[in-house]
Amino acid sequence: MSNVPSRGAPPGSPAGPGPLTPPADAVPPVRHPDAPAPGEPLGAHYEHCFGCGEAQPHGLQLLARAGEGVRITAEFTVKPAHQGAPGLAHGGVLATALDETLGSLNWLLRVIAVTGRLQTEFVRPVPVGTSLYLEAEVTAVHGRKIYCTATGRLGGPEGPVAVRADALFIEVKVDHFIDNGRQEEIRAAMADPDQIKRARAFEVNP
Ligand SMILES: CCCCCCCC/C=C\CCCCCCCC(=O)SCCNC(=O)CCNC(=O)[C@H](O)C(C)(C)COP(=O)(O)OP(=O)(O)OC[C@H]1O[C@@H](n2cnc3c(N)ncnc32)[C@H](O)[C@@H]1OP(=O)(O)O
Repeated sequence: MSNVPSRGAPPGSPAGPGPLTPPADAVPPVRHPDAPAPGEPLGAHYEHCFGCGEAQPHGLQLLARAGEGVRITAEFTVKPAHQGAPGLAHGGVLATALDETLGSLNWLLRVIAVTGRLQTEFVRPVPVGTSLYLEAEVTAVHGRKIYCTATGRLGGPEGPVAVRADALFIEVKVDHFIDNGRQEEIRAAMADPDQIKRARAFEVNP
C-alpha cells in the first residue's frame, strides 16, 4: 500500500505501551543554559507560521512564554475564523494550538524538532472568544525523540481542562526544511536576517 515504515502499536494498544511512552532508557530533558528566562515571550519562530506567526491574519497567533524547567505556557484567543460548529472552535484548530505549544518546548532544549505523533483528547467544547490557556512540558528524551505532554484550559490557568495532548517530536537538522520546503518560501526565509538569527539561536548553520 505505502512504503511508510510502521512505528509500532498505536498508543494504549494491547500489543504494548505504544510509541508515546518513553522507553526505559530515556533520560530527563535538560533545559539549555541559554534558554529564555521564565516568563519571557518566545516570539514567533516564523512570521508566516499558522500557529504563531504575526503575518497570518487567520492563524492562531499563539503567544508562548518560557516556564520553569522544560515547560512552556501559551495563550490564544479563539476567533470566528476558527469555528467548526457554530460558535465553537474546530478540533483541528485546537490540535494546532496543542501542536504549536508542544513545538515551542524545543526552544528550551535549543533543538529543531518536528511533530512525529500527536495524540489529542477533546474534553470540553471551546467557544469562540475563549482565551485558551495552554501548559506543556517535556517528559523525556531518547536520542532524537522528545516526549511531551500538554493541556489547554478555558479562560486561564485555573479554568477547566478542555483539551489534552501527548506527543512525540523528532529532532531534525535545518536541512529538513531546506530540502523539503517550497523553494519560494525557503529563499525568502534565507534572505531574511531575522529568520537567520532565529535559526542561529538553535545553533544551526543556515
Ligand atoms: C532557511 C530556512 C530556515 C528555517 C529555520 C527553521 C527554524 C524553524 C524552527 C522550528 C520549526 C518547527 C516547526 C514547528 C511547527 C509545529 C510542529 C509541527 O507541526 S511540525 C510539522 C508536522 N510534522 C512533520 O511534517 C514531520 C513529517 N515527518 C518527517 O519528516 C519524518 O517522518 C521525521 C523527520 C519525523 C522522522 O524521519 P527521520 O528519517 O528523520 O527519522 P527516523 O530515523 O525514521 O526516526 C528517528 C527515531 O524516531 C522514531 N520516529 C520517527 N517518526 C516517528 C513517528 N511518527 N512515530 C513514532 N516514532 C517515530 C523512529 O522510530 C526512530 O526511533 P529510534 O531512534 O530507532 O528509537
